[in-house]
Amino acid sequence: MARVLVAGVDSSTQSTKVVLVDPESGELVALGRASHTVSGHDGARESDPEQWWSALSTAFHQALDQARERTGAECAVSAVSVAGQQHGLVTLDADGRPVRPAILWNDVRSAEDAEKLTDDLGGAQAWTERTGTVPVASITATKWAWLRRNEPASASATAAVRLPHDFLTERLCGNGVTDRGDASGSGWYSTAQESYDPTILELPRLQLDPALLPRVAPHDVAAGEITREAAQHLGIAHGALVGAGTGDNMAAALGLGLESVPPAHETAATGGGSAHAAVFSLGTSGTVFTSTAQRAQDPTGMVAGFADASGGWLPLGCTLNCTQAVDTVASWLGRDREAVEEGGEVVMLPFFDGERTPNLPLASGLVSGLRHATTPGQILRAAYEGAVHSLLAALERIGPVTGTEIAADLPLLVTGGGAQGRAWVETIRRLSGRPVVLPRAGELVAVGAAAQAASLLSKESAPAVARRWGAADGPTLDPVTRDEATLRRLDLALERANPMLAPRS
Ligand SMILES: Nc1ncnc2c1ncn2[C@@H]1O[C@H](COP(=O)(O)OP(=O)(O)O)[C@@H](O)[C@H]1O
Ligand SMILES: O=C(CO)[C@@H](O)[C@H](O)COP(=O)(O)O
Repeated sequence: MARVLVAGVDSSTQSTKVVLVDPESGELVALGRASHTVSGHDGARESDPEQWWSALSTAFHQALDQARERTGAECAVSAVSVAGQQHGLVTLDADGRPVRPAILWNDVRSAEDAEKLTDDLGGAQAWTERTGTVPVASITATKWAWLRRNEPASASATAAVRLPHDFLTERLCGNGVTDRGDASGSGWYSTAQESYDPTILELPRLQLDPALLPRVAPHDVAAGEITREAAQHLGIAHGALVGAGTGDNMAAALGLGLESVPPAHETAATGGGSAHAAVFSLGTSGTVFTSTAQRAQDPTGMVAGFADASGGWLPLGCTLNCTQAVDTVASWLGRDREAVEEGGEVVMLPFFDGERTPNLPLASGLVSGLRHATTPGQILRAAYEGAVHSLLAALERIGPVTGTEIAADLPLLVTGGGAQGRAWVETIRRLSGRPVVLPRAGELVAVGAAAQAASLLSKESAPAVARRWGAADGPTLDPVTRDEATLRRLDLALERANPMLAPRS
Protein backbone atom coordinates (compact mmCIF):
# COMPACT_ATOMS: atom_id res chain seq x y z
CA MET A 1 0.00 0.00 0.00
CA ALA A 2 1.22 3.51 -0.76
CA ARG A 3 2.43 5.60 2.15
CA VAL A 4 0.39 8.80 2.57
CA LEU A 5 2.53 11.96 2.81
CA VAL A 6 2.00 15.71 2.64
CA ALA A 7 4.29 18.11 0.78
CA GLY A 8 5.51 21.56 1.82
CA VAL A 9 7.32 23.88 -0.57
CA ASP A 10 9.64 26.80 0.17
CA SER A 11 10.22 28.78 -3.03
CA SER A 12 12.72 31.27 -1.63
CA THR A 13 15.14 33.71 -3.22
CA GLN A 14 18.01 31.29 -3.82
CA SER A 15 16.29 27.93 -4.15
CA THR A 16 13.18 25.75 -4.00
CA LYS A 17 12.96 23.18 -1.23
CA VAL A 18 10.32 20.45 -1.06
CA VAL A 19 9.75 18.39 2.08
CA LEU A 20 7.64 15.24 2.21
CA VAL A 21 6.28 14.69 5.69
CA ASP A 22 4.27 11.96 7.40
CA PRO A 23 1.13 13.88 8.45
CA GLU A 24 0.64 11.74 11.57
CA SER A 25 4.12 11.59 13.10
CA GLY A 26 5.70 14.62 11.46
CA GLU A 27 8.64 12.50 10.29
CA LEU A 28 10.52 14.33 7.56
CA VAL A 29 10.68 11.54 5.02
CA ALA A 30 12.45 13.37 2.18
CA LEU A 31 13.89 16.71 1.10
CA GLY A 32 14.46 17.89 -2.48
CA ARG A 33 16.20 21.08 -3.52
CA ALA A 34 16.83 23.04 -6.73
CA SER A 35 18.58 26.40 -7.12
CA HIS A 36 17.37 29.63 -8.72
CA THR A 37 19.29 32.44 -10.30
CA VAL A 38 18.73 36.10 -9.48
CA SER A 39 19.96 38.65 -11.99
CA GLY A 40 20.47 42.38 -11.85
CA HIS A 41 22.77 45.14 -10.71
CA ASP A 42 22.40 48.78 -9.64
CA GLY A 43 19.52 47.91 -7.34
CA ALA A 44 17.74 45.50 -9.72
CA ARG A 45 16.93 41.94 -8.57
CA GLU A 46 14.87 39.78 -10.92
CA SER A 47 14.09 36.08 -11.47
CA ASP A 48 12.09 34.31 -14.14
CA PRO A 49 8.98 32.75 -12.54
CA GLU A 50 9.20 29.87 -15.06
CA GLN A 51 12.48 29.00 -13.31
CA TRP A 52 10.57 28.59 -10.01
CA TRP A 53 8.05 26.31 -11.76
CA SER A 54 10.75 24.05 -13.19
CA ALA A 55 12.74 24.12 -9.90
CA LEU A 56 9.54 22.95 -8.17
CA SER A 57 9.40 19.95 -10.50
CA THR A 58 13.11 19.12 -10.02
CA ALA A 59 12.91 19.38 -6.22
CA PHE A 60 9.66 17.39 -6.11
CA HIS A 61 11.04 14.52 -8.22
CA GLN A 62 14.19 14.48 -6.08
CA ALA A 63 12.11 14.26 -2.89
CA LEU A 64 9.86 11.53 -4.29
CA ASP A 65 12.86 9.41 -5.35
CA GLN A 66 14.38 9.86 -1.90
CA ALA A 67 11.10 8.93 -0.19
CA ARG A 68 10.75 5.73 -2.28
CA GLU A 69 14.35 4.78 -1.53
CA ARG A 70 14.03 5.43 2.21
CA THR A 71 10.65 3.82 2.77
CA GLY A 72 10.86 1.09 0.13
CA ALA A 73 7.25 1.93 -0.75
CA GLU A 74 5.32 4.03 -3.23
CA CYS A 75 4.28 7.39 -1.76
CA ALA A 76 0.93 9.11 -2.26
CA VAL A 77 1.05 12.88 -1.77
CA SER A 78 -2.42 13.81 -0.54
CA ALA A 79 -1.96 17.56 0.06
CA VAL A 80 0.56 20.24 -0.87
CA SER A 81 1.06 23.88 0.12
CA VAL A 82 3.48 26.45 -1.25
CA ALA A 83 5.27 29.11 0.75
CA GLY A 84 7.31 31.67 -1.14
CA GLN A 85 9.58 34.69 -0.87
CA GLN A 86 7.32 37.65 -0.09
CA HIS A 87 6.48 40.81 -2.07
CA GLY A 88 7.82 39.85 -5.53
CA LEU A 89 5.83 41.35 -8.42
CA VAL A 90 4.82 38.62 -10.88
CA THR A 91 3.05 39.94 -13.98
CA LEU A 92 1.23 37.44 -16.19
CA ASP A 93 -0.41 37.71 -19.61
CA ALA A 94 -3.85 36.36 -20.48
CA ASP A 95 -2.35 32.85 -20.96
CA GLY A 96 -0.75 32.87 -17.50
CA ARG A 97 2.77 33.39 -18.89
CA PRO A 98 5.16 35.95 -17.32
CA VAL A 99 5.11 39.27 -19.16
CA ARG A 100 8.65 39.90 -17.88
CA PRO A 101 10.87 38.57 -15.05
CA ALA A 102 9.51 38.95 -11.51
CA ILE A 103 10.78 42.01 -9.62
CA LEU A 104 11.94 40.61 -6.26
CA TRP A 105 11.54 41.83 -2.66
CA ASN A 106 15.17 43.04 -2.53
CA ASP A 107 14.99 45.09 -5.74
CA VAL A 108 15.36 48.71 -4.58
CA ARG A 109 14.76 50.53 -7.88
CA SER A 110 11.32 51.54 -6.61
CA ALA A 111 12.74 53.60 -3.69
CA GLU A 112 11.54 56.86 -5.26
CA ASP A 113 8.09 55.40 -6.06
CA ALA A 114 7.90 54.26 -2.42
CA GLU A 115 8.47 57.79 -1.17
CA LYS A 116 5.91 59.26 -3.56
CA LEU A 117 3.31 56.62 -2.75
CA THR A 118 3.78 57.34 0.95
CA ASP A 119 2.97 61.01 0.31
CA ASP A 120 0.05 60.18 -2.01
CA LEU A 121 -1.95 58.79 0.88
CA GLY A 122 -0.99 61.54 3.33
CA GLY A 123 2.09 59.96 4.93
CA ALA A 124 3.35 56.85 6.68
CA GLN A 125 0.73 56.89 9.45
CA ALA A 126 -2.13 56.75 6.93
CA TRP A 127 -0.53 53.69 5.33
CA THR A 128 0.01 51.82 8.58
CA GLU A 129 -3.57 52.53 9.68
CA ARG A 130 -4.86 50.84 6.52
CA THR A 131 -2.28 48.23 5.57
CA GLY A 132 -0.04 47.88 8.64
CA THR A 133 3.01 48.71 6.53
CA VAL A 134 4.83 51.75 5.18
CA PRO A 135 5.45 51.28 1.43
CA VAL A 136 9.23 50.86 1.47
CA ALA A 137 10.91 49.64 -1.74
CA SER A 138 10.30 45.94 -0.90
CA ILE A 139 6.51 46.32 -0.93
CA THR A 140 4.82 45.03 -4.11
CA ALA A 141 2.77 48.18 -4.75
CA THR A 142 5.95 50.25 -5.15
CA LYS A 143 7.20 47.78 -7.77
CA TRP A 144 3.95 48.05 -9.73
CA ALA A 145 4.29 51.87 -9.62
CA TRP A 146 7.88 51.52 -10.88
CA LEU A 147 6.77 49.22 -13.71
CA ARG A 148 4.00 51.59 -14.84
CA ARG A 149 6.49 54.47 -14.90
CA ASN A 150 9.38 52.65 -16.55
CA GLU A 151 7.79 49.91 -18.65
CA PRO A 152 4.25 51.02 -19.49
CA ALA A 153 3.99 48.38 -22.25
CA SER A 154 4.66 45.57 -19.72
CA ALA A 155 2.11 47.05 -17.33
CA SER A 156 -0.54 47.27 -20.08
CA ALA A 157 0.14 43.68 -21.19
CA THR A 158 -0.48 42.43 -17.63
CA ALA A 159 -3.68 40.41 -17.21
CA ALA A 160 -2.89 39.11 -13.70
CA VAL A 161 -0.68 40.30 -10.84
CA ARG A 162 0.62 37.63 -8.50
CA LEU A 163 3.04 37.10 -5.62
CA PRO A 164 5.60 34.28 -6.00
CA HIS A 165 3.72 31.79 -3.80
CA ASP A 166 0.31 32.35 -5.37
CA PHE A 167 1.78 32.19 -8.89
CA LEU A 168 2.88 28.62 -8.05
CA THR A 169 -0.37 27.78 -6.24
CA GLU A 170 -2.32 28.79 -9.34
CA ARG A 171 -0.06 26.67 -11.56
CA LEU A 172 -0.88 23.72 -9.26
CA CYS A 173 -4.65 24.04 -8.97
CA GLY A 174 -5.71 26.48 -11.68
CA ASN A 175 -7.27 28.94 -9.20
CA GLY A 176 -6.02 32.49 -8.65
CA VAL A 177 -5.89 32.38 -4.86
CA THR A 178 -3.67 33.96 -2.23
CA ASP A 179 -3.76 34.22 1.58
CA ARG A 180 -3.96 37.13 4.02
CA GLY A 181 -0.36 36.63 5.23
CA ASP A 182 1.38 37.18 1.91
CA ALA A 183 -1.32 39.64 0.77
CA SER A 184 -0.45 41.81 3.79
CA GLY A 185 2.97 42.48 2.27
CA SER A 186 1.56 43.73 -1.04
CA GLY A 187 0.75 47.28 0.06
CA TRP A 188 -2.75 47.10 -1.46
CA TYR A 189 -4.29 44.76 1.11
CA SER A 190 -5.98 46.47 4.04
CA THR A 191 -5.19 44.51 7.18
CA ALA A 192 -7.65 46.81 8.97
CA GLN A 193 -10.53 45.70 6.68
CA GLU A 194 -9.18 42.26 5.68
CA SER A 195 -9.73 43.00 1.98
CA TYR A 196 -8.03 44.72 -0.94
CA ASP A 197 -8.07 48.49 -0.43
CA PRO A 198 -9.86 50.26 -3.33
CA THR A 199 -8.53 53.69 -2.31
CA ILE A 200 -4.96 52.44 -2.64
CA LEU A 201 -5.58 50.52 -5.87
CA GLU A 202 -7.10 53.66 -7.40
CA LEU A 203 -4.14 55.94 -6.56
CA PRO A 204 -2.99 57.58 -9.83
CA ARG A 205 0.45 55.97 -9.45
CA LEU A 206 -1.09 52.47 -9.17
CA GLN A 207 -4.39 52.37 -11.14
CA LEU A 208 -4.63 48.61 -10.59
CA ASP A 209 -7.88 46.85 -11.42
CA PRO A 210 -8.67 44.49 -8.48
CA ALA A 211 -9.85 41.91 -11.04
CA LEU A 212 -6.16 41.36 -11.82
CA LEU A 213 -5.48 40.23 -8.24
CA PRO A 214 -5.94 36.75 -6.74
CA ARG A 215 -8.86 36.01 -4.41
CA VAL A 216 -7.81 36.10 -0.74
CA ALA A 217 -8.86 32.68 0.54
CA PRO A 218 -9.34 31.66 4.16
CA HIS A 219 -6.18 30.07 5.51
CA ASP A 220 -7.85 26.85 6.63
CA VAL A 221 -9.56 25.71 3.43
CA ALA A 222 -8.07 24.27 0.26
CA ALA A 223 -7.41 26.55 -2.71
CA GLY A 224 -8.36 23.62 -4.94
CA GLU A 225 -7.14 20.26 -6.17
CA ILE A 226 -4.02 19.66 -8.18
CA THR A 227 -4.71 19.53 -11.93
CA ARG A 228 -3.72 16.58 -14.14
CA GLU A 229 -1.07 18.67 -15.89
CA ALA A 230 0.45 19.92 -12.62
CA ALA A 231 0.38 16.43 -11.08
CA GLN A 232 2.34 15.18 -14.07
CA HIS A 233 4.83 18.05 -13.70
CA LEU A 234 5.50 17.07 -10.07
CA GLY A 235 5.34 13.30 -10.60
CA ILE A 236 2.35 12.65 -8.31
CA ALA A 237 -1.21 11.41 -8.78
CA HIS A 238 -3.79 14.10 -9.55
CA GLY A 239 -6.46 15.09 -7.05
CA ALA A 240 -4.19 16.07 -4.12
CA LEU A 241 -5.49 19.05 -2.14
CA VAL A 242 -3.66 22.36 -2.63
CA GLY A 243 -3.51 24.71 0.36
CA ALA A 244 -3.75 28.48 0.13
CA GLY A 245 0.00 28.72 0.83
CA THR A 246 1.56 31.87 2.28
CA GLY A 247 4.70 34.01 2.50
CA ASP A 248 7.90 32.31 3.64
CA ASN A 249 8.06 34.09 7.01
CA MET A 250 4.41 33.28 7.75
CA ALA A 251 5.11 29.63 6.90
CA ALA A 252 8.13 29.56 9.23
CA ALA A 253 5.82 30.84 11.99
CA LEU A 254 3.41 27.97 11.23
CA GLY A 255 6.28 25.48 11.28
CA LEU A 256 7.39 26.77 14.67
CA GLY A 257 3.84 26.44 15.99
CA LEU A 258 3.53 30.19 16.71
CA GLU A 259 -0.05 31.33 17.12
CA SER A 260 -1.52 34.65 18.24
CA VAL A 261 -3.62 33.58 21.17
CA PRO A 262 -3.45 35.99 24.12
CA PRO A 263 -3.35 34.16 27.45
CA ALA A 264 -6.82 34.04 29.05
CA HIS A 265 -5.90 36.39 31.92
CA GLU A 266 -4.71 39.13 29.58
CA THR A 267 -7.35 41.56 28.35
CA ALA A 268 -7.42 44.61 26.13
CA ALA A 269 -6.46 46.61 29.22
CA THR A 270 -3.07 44.92 29.39
CA GLY A 271 -2.46 45.30 25.68
CA GLY A 272 -1.43 42.46 23.40
CA GLY A 273 -0.15 40.02 26.02
CA SER A 274 3.39 38.67 26.12
CA ALA A 275 5.37 37.14 23.29
CA HIS A 276 6.49 33.58 24.01
CA ALA A 277 9.41 33.56 21.57
CA ALA A 278 10.78 35.58 18.69
CA VAL A 279 12.23 34.16 15.50
CA PHE A 280 15.50 35.15 13.81
CA SER A 281 15.55 33.83 10.25
CA LEU A 282 18.93 34.04 8.52
CA GLY A 283 18.80 33.73 4.72
CA THR A 284 19.23 36.15 1.83
CA SER A 285 17.02 38.34 4.00
CA GLY A 286 17.42 38.55 7.73
CA THR A 287 14.07 38.61 9.47
CA VAL A 288 12.91 38.93 13.04
CA PHE A 289 9.30 38.34 13.99
CA THR A 290 6.93 37.09 16.60
CA SER A 291 3.28 36.27 16.85
CA THR A 292 1.05 38.89 18.49
CA ALA A 293 -2.63 39.37 19.19
CA GLN A 294 -2.39 43.01 18.04
CA ARG A 295 -1.74 44.34 14.54
CA ALA A 296 1.49 46.37 14.45
CA GLN A 297 1.37 49.94 13.21
CA ASP A 298 4.86 51.42 12.95
CA PRO A 299 5.07 54.64 10.94
CA THR A 300 8.89 54.45 10.99
CA GLY A 301 8.54 51.38 8.75
CA MET A 302 11.02 49.42 10.85
CA VAL A 303 8.36 46.87 11.86
CA ALA A 304 5.95 45.69 9.16
CA GLY A 305 2.49 44.92 10.56
CA PHE A 306 1.94 41.72 8.58
CA ALA A 307 -0.94 39.32 9.05
CA ASP A 308 0.01 35.72 9.74
CA ALA A 309 -1.34 32.57 8.11
CA SER A 310 -3.48 31.43 11.02
CA GLY A 311 -5.72 34.39 11.80
CA GLY A 312 -3.34 36.51 13.93
CA TRP A 313 -0.51 38.99 13.38
CA LEU A 314 3.15 38.74 12.50
CA PRO A 315 5.06 41.98 13.23
CA LEU A 316 8.31 41.62 11.31
CA GLY A 317 11.58 43.45 10.70
CA CYS A 318 13.52 42.53 7.56
CA THR A 319 17.00 43.36 6.34
CA LEU A 320 18.26 43.08 2.76
CA ASN A 321 21.79 42.13 3.85
CA CYS A 322 22.19 38.97 5.85
CA THR A 323 23.93 35.68 4.93
CA GLN A 324 25.06 36.79 1.48
CA ALA A 325 26.59 39.98 2.90
CA VAL A 326 28.66 37.99 5.39
CA ASP A 327 29.63 35.43 2.74
CA THR A 328 30.74 38.27 0.45
CA VAL A 329 33.00 39.72 3.15
CA ALA A 330 34.42 36.24 3.87
CA SER A 331 35.22 35.76 0.19
CA TRP A 332 36.83 39.23 -0.10
CA LEU A 333 39.05 38.27 2.83
CA GLY A 334 39.67 34.78 1.45
CA ARG A 335 38.45 33.22 4.72
CA ASP A 336 36.04 30.54 5.75
CA ARG A 337 32.79 32.10 6.98
CA GLU A 338 33.48 30.72 10.48
CA ALA A 339 36.97 32.24 10.75
CA VAL A 340 36.03 35.20 12.98
CA GLU A 341 38.40 36.66 15.57
CA GLU A 342 37.81 38.64 18.75
CA GLY A 343 39.29 42.06 19.50
CA GLY A 344 39.65 45.39 17.75
CA GLU A 345 36.98 48.02 17.23
CA VAL A 346 35.89 47.45 13.64
CA VAL A 347 32.33 48.48 12.83
CA MET A 348 30.68 47.39 9.60
CA LEU A 349 27.33 48.51 8.24
CA PRO A 350 27.00 45.80 5.56
CA PHE A 351 24.41 47.61 3.43
CA PHE A 352 25.78 46.23 0.14
CA ASP A 353 22.32 45.89 -1.45
CA GLY A 354 20.95 49.13 0.00
CA GLU A 355 18.97 48.51 3.18
CA ARG A 356 15.40 48.23 4.38
CA THR A 357 16.03 48.16 8.16
CA PRO A 358 17.06 50.90 8.62
CA ASN A 359 15.24 52.26 5.56
CA LEU A 360 18.25 53.31 3.46
CA PRO A 361 17.47 51.77 0.05
CA LEU A 362 20.25 53.61 -1.74
CA ALA A 363 22.95 53.12 0.90
CA SER A 364 26.12 51.12 0.37
CA GLY A 365 28.35 49.36 2.89
CA LEU A 366 30.59 51.17 5.32
CA VAL A 367 33.53 50.11 7.53
CA SER A 368 35.16 52.11 10.32
CA GLY A 369 37.56 51.48 13.19
CA LEU A 370 40.36 49.99 11.06
CA ARG A 371 43.91 50.00 12.54
CA HIS A 372 47.26 48.54 11.43
CA ALA A 373 46.65 45.77 13.99
CA THR A 374 43.17 44.89 12.67
CA THR A 375 42.98 41.27 11.50
CA PRO A 376 40.83 39.88 8.66
CA GLY A 377 38.96 37.76 11.24
CA GLN A 378 37.97 40.91 13.13
CA ILE A 379 36.64 42.49 9.94
CA LEU A 380 34.60 39.35 9.25
CA ARG A 381 33.23 39.37 12.79
CA ALA A 382 32.16 42.99 12.27
CA ALA A 383 30.10 41.90 9.22
CA TYR A 384 28.12 39.46 11.38
CA GLU A 385 27.69 42.10 14.08
CA GLY A 386 26.40 44.72 11.64
CA ALA A 387 23.85 42.29 10.20
CA VAL A 388 22.60 41.17 13.62
CA HIS A 389 22.48 44.72 15.04
CA SER A 390 19.77 45.82 12.56
CA LEU A 391 17.58 42.81 13.43
CA LEU A 392 17.93 43.45 17.15
CA ALA A 393 16.88 47.07 16.65
CA ALA A 394 13.70 45.82 14.92
CA LEU A 395 13.02 43.34 17.73
CA GLU A 396 13.22 46.14 20.30
CA ARG A 397 10.55 48.02 18.37
CA ILE A 398 8.03 45.17 18.14
CA GLY A 399 6.96 45.63 21.77
CA PRO A 400 6.03 49.33 21.58
CA VAL A 401 4.21 49.07 18.23
CA THR A 402 2.06 46.07 19.21
CA GLY A 403 1.56 46.65 22.94
CA THR A 404 3.17 43.26 23.48
CA GLU A 405 5.63 42.53 26.24
CA ILE A 406 8.99 41.39 24.87
CA ALA A 407 10.58 40.08 28.06
CA ALA A 408 14.32 40.47 28.63
CA ASP A 409 14.69 36.69 28.73
CA LEU A 410 12.49 36.04 25.65
CA PRO A 411 14.08 33.14 23.76
CA LEU A 412 15.12 33.59 20.14
CA LEU A 413 14.41 30.71 17.74
CA VAL A 414 17.14 30.85 15.10
CA THR A 415 16.28 29.41 11.66
CA GLY A 416 17.20 29.69 7.95
CA GLY A 417 20.43 28.61 6.25
CA GLY A 418 22.56 30.79 8.55
CA ALA A 419 21.33 28.93 11.64
CA GLN A 420 23.76 26.17 10.66
CA GLY A 421 26.66 28.56 11.19
CA ARG A 422 28.32 28.78 14.59
CA ALA A 423 29.47 32.38 14.05
CA TRP A 424 25.88 33.48 13.33
CA VAL A 425 24.51 31.80 16.43
CA GLU A 426 27.28 33.10 18.69
CA THR A 427 26.90 36.67 17.38
CA ILE A 428 23.16 36.58 18.09
CA ARG A 429 23.78 35.24 21.61
CA ARG A 430 26.46 37.84 22.38
CA LEU A 431 24.58 40.87 21.02
CA SER A 432 21.11 39.90 22.30
CA GLY A 433 22.00 38.49 25.72
CA ARG A 434 18.99 36.18 25.28
CA PRO A 435 18.60 32.39 25.28
CA VAL A 436 18.81 30.93 21.80
CA VAL A 437 16.88 27.88 20.62
CA LEU A 438 18.06 25.94 17.55
CA PRO A 439 15.06 24.00 16.22
CA ARG A 440 16.29 20.58 15.07
CA ALA A 441 13.97 20.55 12.06
CA GLY A 442 15.72 22.31 9.20
CA GLU A 443 13.70 23.92 6.41
CA LEU A 444 11.04 25.34 8.71
CA VAL A 445 9.40 27.32 5.92
CA ALA A 446 8.74 24.13 3.94
CA VAL A 447 7.76 22.29 7.14
CA GLY A 448 5.27 25.10 7.93
CA ALA A 449 3.80 24.75 4.44
CA ALA A 450 3.57 20.97 4.99
CA ALA A 451 1.76 21.61 8.29
CA GLN A 452 -0.72 23.80 6.41
CA ALA A 453 -1.24 20.96 3.91
CA ALA A 454 -1.67 18.42 6.73
CA SER A 455 -4.17 20.68 8.49
CA LEU A 456 -6.46 20.34 5.44
CA LEU A 457 -6.63 16.60 6.13
CA SER A 458 -6.87 16.62 9.95
CA LYS A 459 -8.88 19.85 10.40
CA GLU A 460 -6.49 20.99 13.19
CA SER A 461 -4.92 24.45 12.90
CA ALA A 462 -1.57 24.38 11.06
CA PRO A 463 0.40 25.60 14.13
CA ALA A 464 -1.27 22.84 16.19
CA VAL A 465 -0.12 20.28 13.62
CA ALA A 466 3.45 21.64 13.78
CA ARG A 467 3.43 21.58 17.59
CA ARG A 468 2.24 17.98 17.48
CA TRP A 469 5.15 17.26 15.14
CA GLY A 470 7.59 18.96 17.58
CA ALA A 471 9.10 20.97 14.72
CA ALA A 472 10.33 23.78 17.01
CA ASP A 473 12.11 21.41 19.41
CA GLY A 474 15.85 21.69 19.71
CA PRO A 475 18.66 22.58 22.08
CA THR A 476 18.47 25.82 24.08
CA LEU A 477 21.71 27.76 24.52
CA ASP A 478 21.90 29.76 27.74
CA PRO A 479 22.11 33.55 27.58
CA VAL A 480 25.53 35.18 27.76
CA THR A 481 26.36 38.71 28.95
CA ARG A 482 25.34 41.23 26.31
CA ASP A 483 28.25 42.88 24.48
CA GLU A 484 27.14 46.45 25.21
CA ALA A 485 30.38 48.02 23.93
CA THR A 486 29.88 46.60 20.42
CA LEU A 487 26.20 47.59 20.39
CA ARG A 488 27.13 51.16 21.40
CA ARG A 489 29.77 51.35 18.66
CA LEU A 490 27.22 50.21 16.10
CA ASP A 491 24.52 52.63 17.34
CA LEU A 492 26.96 55.51 17.13
CA ALA A 493 28.31 54.54 13.70
CA LEU A 494 24.79 54.30 12.31
CA GLU A 495 23.76 57.65 13.77
CA ARG A 496 26.86 59.41 12.41
CA ALA A 497 26.79 57.70 9.00
CA ASN A 498 23.09 58.27 8.42
CA PRO A 499 23.38 61.60 6.56
CA MET A 500 25.99 60.02 4.27
CA LEU A 501 23.93 56.89 3.57
CA ALA A 502 20.55 58.53 3.07
CA PRO A 503 21.00 61.13 0.29
CA ARG A 504 20.08 60.30 -3.28
CA SER A 505 23.19 61.67 -4.99
N1 LIG B 1 26.70 25.88 7.31
C1 LIG B 1 26.35 27.16 7.10
N2 LIG B 1 26.80 28.14 7.91
C2 LIG B 1 26.45 29.42 7.73
N3 LIG B 1 25.64 29.84 6.75
C3 LIG B 1 25.15 28.93 5.92
C4 LIG B 1 25.46 27.54 6.05
N4 LIG B 1 24.81 26.87 5.07
C5 LIG B 1 24.12 27.82 4.36
N5 LIG B 1 24.34 29.03 4.86
C6 LIG B 1 23.81 30.32 4.38
O1 LIG B 1 22.44 30.16 4.15
C7 LIG B 1 22.03 30.98 3.06
C8 LIG B 1 20.83 30.35 2.41
O2 LIG B 1 19.81 30.27 3.37
P1 LIG B 1 18.29 30.12 2.99
O3 LIG B 1 17.53 30.26 4.25
O4 LIG B 1 18.11 28.86 2.19
O5 LIG B 1 18.14 31.36 2.02
P2 LIG B 1 16.89 31.90 1.18
O6 LIG B 1 15.67 31.47 1.97
O7 LIG B 1 17.07 33.36 1.14
O8 LIG B 1 16.94 31.29 -0.19
C9 LIG B 1 23.24 31.11 2.15
O9 LIG B 1 23.34 32.46 1.72
C10 LIG B 1 24.42 30.72 3.05
O10 LIG B 1 25.22 31.84 3.31
O1 LIG C 1 10.90 40.56 2.18
C1 LIG C 1 10.94 39.70 3.04
C2 LIG C 1 10.08 39.79 4.24
O2 LIG C 1 9.29 40.93 4.31
C3 LIG C 1 11.88 38.54 2.86
O3 LIG C 1 12.02 37.80 4.04
C4 LIG C 1 11.44 37.69 1.69
O4 LIG C 1 10.28 36.96 2.06
C5 LIG C 1 12.54 36.79 1.15
O5 LIG C 1 12.93 35.78 2.00
P1 LIG C 1 14.20 34.81 1.80
O6 LIG C 1 14.19 34.33 0.40
O7 LIG C 1 15.41 35.53 2.21
O8 LIG C 1 13.91 33.67 2.76
